[in-house]
Amino acid sequence: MQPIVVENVHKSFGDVKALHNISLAVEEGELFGLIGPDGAGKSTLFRILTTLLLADKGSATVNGLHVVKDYRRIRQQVGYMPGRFSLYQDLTIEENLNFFATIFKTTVEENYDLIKEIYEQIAPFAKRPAGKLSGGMKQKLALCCALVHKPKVLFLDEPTTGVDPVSRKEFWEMLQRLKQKGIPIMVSTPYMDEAMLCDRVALIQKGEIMQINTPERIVQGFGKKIWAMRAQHMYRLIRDLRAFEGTDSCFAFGEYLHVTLRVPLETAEAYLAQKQHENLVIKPASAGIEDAFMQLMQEQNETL
Ligand SMILES: Nc1ncnc2c1ncn2[C@@H]1O[C@H](COP(=O)(O)OP(=O)(O)OP(=O)(O)O)[C@@H](O)[C@H]1O
Repeated sequence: MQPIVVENVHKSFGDVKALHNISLAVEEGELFGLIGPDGAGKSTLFRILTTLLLADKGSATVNGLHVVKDYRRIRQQVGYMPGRFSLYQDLTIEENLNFFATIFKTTVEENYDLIKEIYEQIAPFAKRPAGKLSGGMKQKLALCCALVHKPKVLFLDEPTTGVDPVSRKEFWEMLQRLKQKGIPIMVSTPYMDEAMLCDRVALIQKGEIMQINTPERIVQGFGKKIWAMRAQHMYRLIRDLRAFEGTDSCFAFGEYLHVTLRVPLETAEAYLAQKQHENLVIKPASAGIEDAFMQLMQEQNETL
């Protein structure tokens, strides 16, 4: 059985189409990523799947249960870590965890095996109120709270947003270990590097899925030659390249621009020479998932 199935789901808020004809299926034991910028519709989909919001059209099942008819059973069976922290700021680590266990009519001891590894990292601060924890510690506690009743499916909405790079890395290592325990996980993130850590991802923008595939296949599907370019004045370089009719796409990428061209490189070089850019560096670059995402976003914007 596929633990999450979404079929032709639509959801609007007034004039805003938050989700438009979304269909996807998550496989057993899969770590599935929803990748997209702010406002793409990720949280709306999580809220529908965790039965907190009704879709306008379409249907969805979680662990074989229908999100509307079987909402009570779904609520007992899933773990959900919402984007904004779900913790009670005035309760300590210990109290938060006991509280979530009690809601699910279980005890921390009963399912301690599942959270042990994560909980041990925050246990020295067990008596500290959640409001006084660092971002990384809050995130670990929120994950423990989402796991304390041994859910059959785990939903994590932007769990690493605003968390430092070391904690982000640790968090993804924890997710890999949970996946090995057989728990299917749907996780959203705006960070492209995290997309590479998922088994499959759905790239989502403006409420529409642009592509679903393994991150590797998405990168392989990027067929164009990329040039990394930089110059003394980056803002002028990006402006000139975007004004150049031979430019297909041009995006900031770390300290370089990633540029694809409709014309031979020599033509672009001659154009940039005319513009007298200082310290111009141009070198070939290999595509990453971000390039594929940018290209898909550009194509989608052109057709809207
Ligand atoms: N309750 C609501 N009322 C009105 N508009 C909403 C509501 N919830 C979401 N939206 C709008 O729907 C769109 C999708 O929002 P959603 O929160 O699902 O996106 P997201 O990808 O999770 O991004 P973010 O990280 O910013 O939450 C946005 O334009 C948002 O403003």
